Amino acid sequence: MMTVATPLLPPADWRDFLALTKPRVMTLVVFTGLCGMLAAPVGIHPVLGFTAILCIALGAGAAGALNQWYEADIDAKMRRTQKRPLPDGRMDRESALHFGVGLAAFSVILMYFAVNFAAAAILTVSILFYVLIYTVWLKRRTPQNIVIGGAAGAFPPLIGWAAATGEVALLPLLLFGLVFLWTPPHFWALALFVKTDYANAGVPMLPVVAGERVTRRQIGLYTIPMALVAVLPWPLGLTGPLYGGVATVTTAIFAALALVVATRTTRPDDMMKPEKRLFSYSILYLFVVFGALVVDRWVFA
Ligand code: HEM
Ligand SMILES: CC(C)=CCC/C(C)=C/CC/C(C)=C/COP(=O)(O)OP(=O)(O)O
Repeated sequence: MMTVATPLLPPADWRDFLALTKPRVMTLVVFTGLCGMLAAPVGIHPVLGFTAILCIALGAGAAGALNQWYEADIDAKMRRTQKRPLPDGRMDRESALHFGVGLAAFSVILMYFAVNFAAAAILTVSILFYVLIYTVWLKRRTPQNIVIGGAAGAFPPLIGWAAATGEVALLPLLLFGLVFLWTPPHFWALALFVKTDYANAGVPMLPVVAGERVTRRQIGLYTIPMALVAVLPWPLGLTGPLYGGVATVTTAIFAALALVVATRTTRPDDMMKPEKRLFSYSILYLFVVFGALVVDRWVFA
């Protein structure tokens, strides 16, 4: 953790506080939460539904802020993150800490009083998981950091479902499993092409510690259970054929891209590095699969 002297910084702009919440990454987190809510068998009042999604967004943003508060030293050493408000000197660490803690508390309390206990409890677990288990405990210690810590990002579909029903069930647990198993291929694909950044910052990400070959193989290995979990809701009768069809096709494309990453490095005729293609596709994939789940539920309900 960094202890930086911050002499007379100008007051941070609202854009700096927004940047602390990692808004681009959180769009997908919020989307999976929304889809978990809309896939539930019971409806939720639109105002309560909106409040629940707002709480997921605020909680995830708070976790992002606390992550940046804790790892300003790492962010300062990586090209990709150097321009964030703390390493760039646009904000002092205390403001980031107060903002993160305040927003986290607000999101959980609002979820509890406006929505229900189950959603508030899972939101609390996911914030603590991202900040304490991933950021503070695992990220600097083990290349398995994102496998275990990545579970934090898999909770939102469960939160959304719990907001509507007050409980958890098999379908949202499978959605949790899907995002959990999706995270290693998603992140390690990126880590393959920003490897030097992590090496410079001393973060033990898999390509840095175990090398490219192992990372490529691990991406392939995690894709197998991910693919099974992605399609499983259909044969189990938890979704209709629309989800089944979309999940099968988009997962097959994911598996094909992962297989290329697992088996070879860039060729001169590649338009894009295979790992870059897999990383970009991984994001589109989750949007499409979760979107299909909701359309399926509303078409076949
Ligand atoms: C521990 C697990 C994860 C790690 C370490 C990770 C890491 C990253 C990193 C380093 C980026 C690069 C771009 C940036 O800095 O904004 C990124 C992009 C992204 N991640 Fe992840 N990610 C993880 C899990 C997730 C999860 C669970 C989701 C959502 C369900 C997600 C959604 C996204 C999205 C949407 C982007 C693209 C952002 C953009 O367009 O700039 N990630 N991820
Ligand atoms: C509801 C709730 C609390 C959700 C949590 C959301 C969550 C855990 C998302 C994980 C995605 C994420 C921002 C990873 C960044 O890893 P990193 O911090 O190592 O990336 P960096 O190098 O860009 O800082």
